[in-house]
Amino acid sequence: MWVGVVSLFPEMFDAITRHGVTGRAVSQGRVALEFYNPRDHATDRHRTVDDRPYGGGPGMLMKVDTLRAAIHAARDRAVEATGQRPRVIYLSPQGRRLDQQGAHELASGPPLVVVAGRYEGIDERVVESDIDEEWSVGDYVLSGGELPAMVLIDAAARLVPGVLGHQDSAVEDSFNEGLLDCPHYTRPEVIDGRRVPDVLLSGHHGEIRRWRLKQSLGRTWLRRPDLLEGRTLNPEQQALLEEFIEEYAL
Ligand SMILES: NC[C@H]1CCC[C@@H](CNc2ccc(C(N)=O)cn2)C1
Repeated sequence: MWVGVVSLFPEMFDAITRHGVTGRAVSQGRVALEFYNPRDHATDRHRTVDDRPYGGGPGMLMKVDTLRAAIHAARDRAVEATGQRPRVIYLSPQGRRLDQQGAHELASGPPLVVVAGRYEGIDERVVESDIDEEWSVGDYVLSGGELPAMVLIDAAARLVPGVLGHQDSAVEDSFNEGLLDCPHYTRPEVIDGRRVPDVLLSGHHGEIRRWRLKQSLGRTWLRRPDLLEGRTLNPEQQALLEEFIEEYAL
């Protein structure tokens, strides 16, 4: 997966390029992250990257010429590096809500150029001419688009084949496709008198798989019933959910 990042604060992205699963994906070359800083395209003595809004009002906008130069540099490099035209994404609360399905789409699609806004945003004409899609990580406003950009990149990068170490954790995810995760346990067997569920100590892998599926279905039913709307469960899933509900109602 190739991602060009347009940001005034590229050093923030150390959080995903130098640590953990995403850090390994980058070092192994499974995910390529390249940075394009509008400030590098400033020609004035003060290296200006912001500009005043027409119509007045508080705050500044990102300066058009330096922003567009960075976006175009990233876009041209994407074509050079992958032979494909990139999807240019702008993070904003006005965008398409990111979810796991969206992450799969981004991971399996063309290269990405991700634009992180600062100040009060960007000129609408730049949105119209240079941005293909706006995406949002949730209904809240942050001081910049960098953290949302890292969330989007992380969510997609971990889905790139080979990035998640042992395949079963990816299978685990696909297994829970669209369901909440089941509870997890590790040593010690007892914590403050609370034991690990016996089935997980039994070694019966079929039983364990069913228990985990039942817990995922039950948790989804309890905490996010909306995720079950309009979803047809297979006979095994239906039976396990009914079992969970019966036990829950006791
Ligand atoms: N008008 C505020 C707006 C101006 C332009 C820059 C953004 C950066 N902040 C963001 C970006 C995205 C999200 C999100 N939900 O994905 C939240 N916050 C803030």
